[in-house]
Order: sequence, then C-alpha cells, then structure tokens
Amino acid sequence: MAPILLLSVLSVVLFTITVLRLRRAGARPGPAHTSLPRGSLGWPVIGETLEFVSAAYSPRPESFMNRRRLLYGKVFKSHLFGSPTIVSTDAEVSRFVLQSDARAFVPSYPKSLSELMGKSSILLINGALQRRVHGLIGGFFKSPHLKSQITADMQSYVGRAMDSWPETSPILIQDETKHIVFQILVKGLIGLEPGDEMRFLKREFHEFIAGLISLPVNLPGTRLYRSLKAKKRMVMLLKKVIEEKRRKRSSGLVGETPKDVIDVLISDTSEELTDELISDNMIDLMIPAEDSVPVLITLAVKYLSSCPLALRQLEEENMELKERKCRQGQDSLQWNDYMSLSFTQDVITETLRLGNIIGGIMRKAVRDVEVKGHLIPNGWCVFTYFRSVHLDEAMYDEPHRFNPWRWKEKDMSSCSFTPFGGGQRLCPGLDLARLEASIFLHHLVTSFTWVADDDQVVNFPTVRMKSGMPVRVTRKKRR
Ligand code: HEM
Repeated sequence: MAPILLLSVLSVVLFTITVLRLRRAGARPGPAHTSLPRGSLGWPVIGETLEFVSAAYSPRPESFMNRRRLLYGKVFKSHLFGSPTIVSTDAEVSRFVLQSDARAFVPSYPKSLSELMGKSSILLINGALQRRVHGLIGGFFKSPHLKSQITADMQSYVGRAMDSWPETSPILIQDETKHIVFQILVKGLIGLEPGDEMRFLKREFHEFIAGLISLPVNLPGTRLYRSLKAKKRMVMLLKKVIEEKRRKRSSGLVGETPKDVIDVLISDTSEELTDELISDNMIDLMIPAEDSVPVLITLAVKYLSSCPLALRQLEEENMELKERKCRQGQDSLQWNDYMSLSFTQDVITETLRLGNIIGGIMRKAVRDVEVKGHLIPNGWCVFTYFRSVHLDEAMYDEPHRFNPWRWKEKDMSSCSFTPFGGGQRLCPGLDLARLEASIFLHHLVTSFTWVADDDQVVNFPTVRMKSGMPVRVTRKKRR
C-alpha cells in the first residue's frame, strides 16, 4: 500500500512541476516579433517521447518529424526525454544553433551519458577550454604526419584481416571494420600497438559504453556503476601511459613531432590540461569515433551492394589508381592518393547523407534565443535534426535513393549537408573518417567481388546493421 501511495504522490508532484515549468516557459514574452513555435507538448511528464521512440525504431525515423512539419512548419515545439524541446528541421535554424557559443547553447546529453563522461569531457566543456582542446586535437588530426601514419597502419590491418577472410562462409563487415578501426583509434589517441593492453582497453571500453544509455542510478550492481568502474580501470592504464610519456619527454628521449593525441595534449604549456583531464578525455574521444567509422563503411558496402552501377564505377576508379601506382613501381598508396579519388569520395558523401549516422544533435538554451522569428526559451532543449534535411526532397532529388553522382554538381559545404555537425563543435575527426573509409573500400573493391546476404538498417538508439552486414566474398584473380 505504502509504495502505491508514494508513487501516486510522486506522480502528482511531477505532473504539477512539469505543468508549471511549461506554463512559465510558454508565457514568457520573447523579443519583439518572435513567438514560441507551434506544436504539441504531448502528455504530462513523458511528452511526445513514446511517439518519437517508436518512429525512431522504424525504418523511417523521420516520420515523427514529417507529420509535425506538415502541421506546424519546419520548426516546432515538442517535449522529448523529459524536457520541453524545440525541434529544428530547418537547415538555417540548425546552423544558427550549432554556430552559437556557450552564451546561448550548451551540449545536452542523457543523464547517464553525462555521468559517464564526467565534467571535463570535451563533449561537455564549454568556452575557452573547449576551444583549446578542440583546436589541439583538430590540428593534430589534420596533420599530414598523422594521416600518413593512419594510412600505413590501416593498410596493414586491412590487408591482414582481408588475407584471412574465408570464401566459404560469410564475413560480417560491421564486426571486421569495428576491430580494425578500434586499433587505428587507440594508436592515434594513445600510441598503443595491438597487444595485451589494446585487448584490455577493448574489453573495458565495451563494458563502459554499455552504460551510455542506461538508468542514471549509480549504485553497486547497476549498469551505470559497472560502466563507471570500467572507466576507472581504463583511466589507471592511461595515467600510466601519460606518466611514461612525460618521463621520456623530460629526459629528451623523444622527438618533437607528436605521434598521438596524448603527445599533443601533454606538450601544451597551459596548466589547464591535467593528467586527469587528458586520461578522461582519451576515453570520451573514443565515444564519437569508435562506432561511427565502422558504421560509415558498413553502410557504404550495403548501399553499393544494391547499386551495381556505382559499384562498377568505384571499382574502375580504384583499379585504375592501383595499376597506375604499380606501373610507377609504388606498391603502397599515400593518404592523398586515396583522398584524390573523386567518385570514391562521392560514394562516402552520399553514404553520410543517406545513412545519417548521427541523426541530430541536442543543445540546451541558457538564455532566451530568437532565430528566424522563433523563440527558444531559456532552459529548453533544441534538437537540430539533420536527418530531415538530408532526406528533404526540396534539397535532394529522390532523397531515399543512393545516388553518389548527385555530388558532381552539388555543394557539400552548404548548410543542408551537416553529417559532422558544424560551428564550434564541428567533428575534428571528419578527415580521418573519410580516409579510413576510402582505404577500406579501395582494398575491398580491388581484391574481392561479393554477394551480400539480406540485412536491415536499425536506426535507434544508434545506427547499425541488424545482422552485421554479412557478405560472401570471392578473391579476384591478379591481373
Ligand atoms: C562517420 C564518422 C563520424 C561522424 C558521422 C561524426 C559526427 C560528429 C558530429 C555530428 C559531431 C558534432 C557533435 C556536437 O556538435 O555536439 C562530432 C563531434 C566530435 N567528433 Fe565526430 N564523427 C565521426 C568520426 C569521428 C572520429 C573518427 C573522431 C576522432 C578520432 C571523432 C571525434 C569527435 C569529437 C572529439 C567530437 C567533439 C568535438 C567537440 O565537442 O568539440 N569523430 N562528430
């Protein structure tokens, strides 16, 4: 009886708080000529979360947005995941939000995710420190030195993996790419080679990310608790690596050129980047990178498998490069060889558009903000939903068709194409993602033909292939 009574009281309190918060926000007068966008806040407390999630699990997650776009326009209000939210499916409004700094919007993540990342995570910090860390990491990821290292490593890991592929049973592209990309990532961030420590990190990282979307309850035995423990074990290893690197630096045993992100961060002369902050961030940096690149490659293989014309053109372009390099007596390719393959880049661009690996980004307003006549009230979330823009037929002809040729004419830098976000937090790993995908596709199409088994894209909570994208490969005869 007592628990039921307690639950009823709790529901009434929650209901009252929500109604009061919404009334307050809805009634607040905005700057002149602006008003709260139209839309519905749905049910008390849960708002429209259930409708959103049920659409997100379907093959057309954007149907939730499309229905509301027809009723209210491209920007509308809703109530999602416990917060009143302005949803933007308008490319210009989304660009404005992403380009605003922390005086207007700050990142907003589910509570479990914020707890796991910690206060000093690059994904959560704001202002000068975020710009500093972002600049250091972004600069390093763009450096020709790192791109050469990644190209050499990726060629060697891809070659080794592909050499062991059997022709008699299916290969799961999603698993294969996850394994390869994790090794590249850990080497680029921390400088570790495959071995015991890499295996340890892989195991612990999987334990860690299992709690990213979980109940925000940190008690012994809960999912969040186990994930935080895994993070602690990883931090211990990372601190050891950092100490060792600092020791080598102070005794002059290493050169000036940074080999990994830890090298870059420990050579920063400000006092702000403590060992604690660096080790925490190494793990947090893996979150946006670990899954997204394998999914990008896997989706490209899926789309190519059902578009023979695109596959043939990709194959011709890559074979031509391979043979040209061979004639010049160069066995291995350089990073700029891969990036110069224009059709291959168009295939990757089109995969990013159609696949929507990151469908949208949440921010929270820290003051009333006015944009294009809409008011985003202080304390509300704003969800910039890229997927609706990427699949908008006003922007892209036949938006659900995989058509890499559309990028011959189209401008990729417009605000209607934002797979890597934009503004202050534009993904610093975007070149690396493209480079890794290009290398994998090059080796796949020049070494194999394949037949894909049936599989389905799952869009929620993250984009992936239901069965891991099984393909049956046949080795090409050397010409
Ligand atoms: C297909 C692959 C990828 C996609 C689609 C992707 C997408 C994104 C997006 C949309 C954001 C913006 C988040 C926001 O504004 O809050 C972002 C941020 C970020 N990405 Fe990526 N990413 C990819 C690969 C990578 C890789 C390979 C790395 C690193 C090696 C990386 C590291 C980061 C980091 C550190 C941030 C946060 C930047 C900040 O908040 O200052 N990403 N990514």
